[in-house]
Amino acid sequence: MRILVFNAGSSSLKYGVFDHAQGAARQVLKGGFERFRDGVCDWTVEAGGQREAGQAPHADLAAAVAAVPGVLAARGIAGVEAVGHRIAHGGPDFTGPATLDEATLARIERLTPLAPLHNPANLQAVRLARQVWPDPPQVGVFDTSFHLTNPPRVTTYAVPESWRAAGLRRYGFHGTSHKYVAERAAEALGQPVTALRIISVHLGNGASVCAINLGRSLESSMGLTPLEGLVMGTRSGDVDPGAFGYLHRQLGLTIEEIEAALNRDSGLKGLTGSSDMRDVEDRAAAGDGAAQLAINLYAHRARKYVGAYAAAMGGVDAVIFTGGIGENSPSMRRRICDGLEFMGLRLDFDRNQAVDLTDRAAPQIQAYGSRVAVLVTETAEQLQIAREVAQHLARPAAAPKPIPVAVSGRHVHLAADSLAALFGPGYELTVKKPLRQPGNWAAEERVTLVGPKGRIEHVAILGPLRKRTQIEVSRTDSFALGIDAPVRDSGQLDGTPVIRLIGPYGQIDTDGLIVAARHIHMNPADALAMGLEDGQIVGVNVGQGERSLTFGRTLIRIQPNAFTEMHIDTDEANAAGIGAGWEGEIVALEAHLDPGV
Ligand SMILES: Nc1ncnc2c1ncn2[C@@H]1O[C@H](COP(=O)(O)OP(=O)(O)O)[C@@H](O)[C@H]1O
Ligand SMILES: CC(=O)OP(=O)(O)O
Ligand SMILES: [Mg+2]
Repeated sequence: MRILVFNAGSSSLKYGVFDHAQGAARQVLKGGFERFRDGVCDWTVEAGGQREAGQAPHADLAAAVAAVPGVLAARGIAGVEAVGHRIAHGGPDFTGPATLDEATLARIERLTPLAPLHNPANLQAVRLARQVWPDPPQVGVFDTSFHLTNPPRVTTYAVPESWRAAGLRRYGFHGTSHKYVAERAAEALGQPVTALRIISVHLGNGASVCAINLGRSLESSMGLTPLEGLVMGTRSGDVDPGAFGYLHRQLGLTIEEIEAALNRDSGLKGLTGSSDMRDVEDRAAAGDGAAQLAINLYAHRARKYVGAYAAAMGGVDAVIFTGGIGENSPSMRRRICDGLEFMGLRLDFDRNQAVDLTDRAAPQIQAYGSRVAVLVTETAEQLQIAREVAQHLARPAAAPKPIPVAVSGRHVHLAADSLAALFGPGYELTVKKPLRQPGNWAAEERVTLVGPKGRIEHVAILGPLRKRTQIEVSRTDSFALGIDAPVRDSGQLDGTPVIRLIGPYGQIDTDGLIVAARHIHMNPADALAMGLEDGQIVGVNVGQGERSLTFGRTLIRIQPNAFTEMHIDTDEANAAGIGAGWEGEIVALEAHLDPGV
């Protein structure tokens, strides 16, 4: 399938043509327009092993978009079968790619005030593409989707309830880029992305840092709009919201004037007059004090976020630099990394200078012995969009089939050493009753959980024994205990908090306390019938009554003899008013994580 991809950023239009076959995308053409100034811009086109560049008389992004059909025609590129579009803001609903029909476009249009520099450009590209290529499907891929896994403590602003009810929350952007580079880095490190704590530093004209914890976005530095966080080309990033009142009263500025200035006249441009890091670096090298301050401030802000996200994840295995500045500026990478030795990150001088990104390389630039790997890789947003468009169009129409919902109460899986410590050496658990998952059973024995705030008695033990002790509680339980338990897939226990278990023989303090991520056990036959794969993420509607609810981010786990059923915990069941014998229905295919998550 031949896919044309538009990626309209805040300062550039990038586009690409990809031939997608058997799960792989090959780039046929790569083009871009950037540095719009005084009615001209720079352009590049790479196709058939040739790179051309020049200046074109396009004043803005809209004119550049309109020039793309001509570029393709001049190089004999025809037969576009699908068009993919980067859409910056997808709000809370677009959890994955979406076909752009009138209804979806109207929903995106309504989000425009939340991404004033981006969504209008994105929509312009969609409108033009629909005129030029009326037949092929147009598919949107959203910057925000990847971050919809962020937990409430990340997405919530501490503001009045009526504001939150009106939709004030954090989203995060550059999701396509953060997701792509995290997967690319994991591949280069030879480890599954689900085993790594990654900090992705995307420094383009827009810039954001993202904490990717075991394959999922935990937090990123952009918020409700792409204005929060780092210093950017024309955007301020973090400022005290108290500035609004001050500027209004002292300078008589209106809300619109303040917003426009924070979005378009701040950042590098506000500090130096130029939004382009190449200019700023050149001026700083020539002794310009304003440019030197801008570079220091830019690096300081980015370094602070790297430190913050290492703390948020309880450590970091890899830092990735990407985006125009992250890919091309060794001195900015150096400034950001200098001073991070305390957390085990040391850069290698020569490797950092010699970065070469040809052929999708993801070179490592940390010093020998650095605990944290540092990588540089091209963001390839267009490639990732092409892949997601192909996946979206190829998705099987899932034949919906009711899925039994099982509510898991709090319980413990014990490892042999924990069993011996709690119940005495050589003790064996007594099977009380088998569970529906073959080979699993509930034991007669019980244990007590103890945390700094309280204790929970008579907690069930499930057999058979496991390699590591795992304690699964609900969010409510975690407050009763007074320990912040992370939401994790079963078995993903590294870095989980420690809790005290008390048995009749003795007590232990062990890590492994989690709130289990909801999931669906499924056997291969049911998976085939429903067109689902291991590791896929789906949305499931449960309940028929007034508390009927759709659970997003539900992981499909395919095992040979599994009894197909969805597992949720007691909080989730209460939220949906679920009773015994209820069933759910898969209503959305969201994304795909690596199998075995
Ligand atoms: N060699 C370089 N050295 C420093 N900065 C660079 C270099 N090449 C590109 N940049 C910077 O990258 C930024 C643009 O990043 P890019 O990711 O292309 O933008 P966008 O966010 O619009 O997609 C600009 O600030 C530009 O100056
Ligand atoms: C969301 C955002 O800031 O995008 P860009 O980097 O393309 O401006
Ligand atoms: Mg960008």
